Amino acid sequence: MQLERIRHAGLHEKVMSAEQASEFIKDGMTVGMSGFTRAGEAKAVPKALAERVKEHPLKINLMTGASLGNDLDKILTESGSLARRMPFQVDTTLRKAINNGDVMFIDQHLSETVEQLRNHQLKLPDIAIIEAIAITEEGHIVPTTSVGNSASFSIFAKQVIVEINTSHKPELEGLHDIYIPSYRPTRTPVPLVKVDDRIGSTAIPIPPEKIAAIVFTSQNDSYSTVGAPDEDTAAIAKHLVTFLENEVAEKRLAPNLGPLQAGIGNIANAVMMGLLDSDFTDLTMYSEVLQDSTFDLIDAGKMTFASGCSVILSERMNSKVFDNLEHYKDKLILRPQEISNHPEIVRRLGIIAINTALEFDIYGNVNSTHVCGTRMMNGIGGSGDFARNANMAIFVTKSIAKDGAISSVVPMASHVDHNEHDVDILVTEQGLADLRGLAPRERAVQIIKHCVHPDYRNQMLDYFERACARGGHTPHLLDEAFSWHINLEKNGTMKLL
Ligand SMILES: CC(=O)SCCNC(=O)CCNC(=O)[C@H](O)C(C)(C)COP(=O)(O)OP(=O)(O)OC[C@H]1O[C@@H](n2cnc3c(N)ncnc32)[C@H](O)[C@@H]1OP(=O)(O)O
Repeated sequence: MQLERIRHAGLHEKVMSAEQASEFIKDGMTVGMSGFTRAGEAKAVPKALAERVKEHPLKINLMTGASLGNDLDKILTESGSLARRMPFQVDTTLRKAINNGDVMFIDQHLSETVEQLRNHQLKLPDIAIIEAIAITEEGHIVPTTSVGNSASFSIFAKQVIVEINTSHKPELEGLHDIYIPSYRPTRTPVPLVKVDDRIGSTAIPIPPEKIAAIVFTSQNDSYSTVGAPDEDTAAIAKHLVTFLENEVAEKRLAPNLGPLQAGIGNIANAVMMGLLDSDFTDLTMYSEVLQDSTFDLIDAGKMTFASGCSVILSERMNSKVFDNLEHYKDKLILRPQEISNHPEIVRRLGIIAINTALEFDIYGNVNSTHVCGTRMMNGIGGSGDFARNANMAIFVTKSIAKDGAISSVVPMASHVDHNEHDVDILVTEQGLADLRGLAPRERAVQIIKHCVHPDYRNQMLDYFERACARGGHTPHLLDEAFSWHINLEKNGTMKLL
């Protein structure tokens, strides 16, 4: 029954246990593994590896698409086997190891990893471990709930371990669209002009002799942990929907807005949920992660098509979608992350990019990654791929965090992932600042008026007025610019007054 999933009969002899397959991984190797936002990661072999290193310590450099589910980053960190990790993670244990300097983390635009591999700016993976639904007659790999970097990892690696996961239904086959850009300097444009264009193959084309091992597993993807919208995230969504309605009324946006991208996490998901209460129809997504909100919008008849590179769902939505795949399959495509996040396509399609900030400053510089400028949260992910090239780059956040001890709007961002030149619109539950066409001093007025929490507004006005008196195109008090962060570290609050 299981062997039916390996349609290339010559590969049947490669079936082995996860423990045996893990023996292919040697000390110092670079491992390219499937998995993007806790979807479609290889599960059995990395767990077997973590067990093995208890007896036989080794270190690997681990590359994935993005974050891993099933606590794999935690398990691998605790086993001591991670020397380097890239390009994204969301795990508390790994985060601690990164911030202690125990694991070297390369926080990278998600579209760039395989481009750097292709140009040999990064060391090519020695081995790829890829979760699959099946192996085709030609020996090609059919991915599962994410494509991520799996295609290029398989192409670049010397050997490939395939984990066939029988918990994923065979009907998933056909959902994927694998397109690999050619080499420079003879590269041609990516031939994608509509969100639903299919430009590649449905499986990852590799020579079957590269497949060193095939392992069967039946472990599910982790469920998404996003919470339901709360009062603040609902307010953020409302401000944004009102703004977008006005953009349509002013004919700056088409009635269906154009393709949407939304980031990970509670806030981005809640904002997309807010579109359920709008009058928009025929919405489309050209995004990386497809969360519950995508399928709620499809079910409500508001969204006609969604292109992404992974699907991560709550328990409720997971069974609804995967038990009724025939209802969704013609409305979905999963692509490699360099195509879902490709700057050329983001610019061509005119994407509205909605991502979440940890903090932003009065001029619109956004910090998505570093708490107090030093401690890594998750990583920049794909937010920069989209923000820089989008038709409209929108960043959302709650105006305060940690019961008000932190203002998410600060005088000067303590780390900058998206600089003021890439940021068009900022939204908190307090309101929306439209920064387009404004000079820094004008931007600050809009941000202070519309985005800062009332508890911090006077403190911010005081800073801004004194900075303006000192002068400059982008006025600052350099001796005070990080005083809010310093006060937080010393006294547990950003409140100075
Ligand atoms: C794979 C991908 O790339 S998807 C594409 C986009 N990717 C990105 O944008 C990557 C960067 N973004 C992120 O990592 C997330 O969106 C975040 C961390 C910025 C926000 O995550 P969300 O889940 O939406 O927001 P939420 O309000 O729940 O905040 C998460 C945590 O950050 C904390 N936080 C928020 N603002 C701050 C701040 N200024 N300082 C310190 N902590 C903060 C919150 O209190 C919360 O902490 P908790 O987990 O202890 O409760």
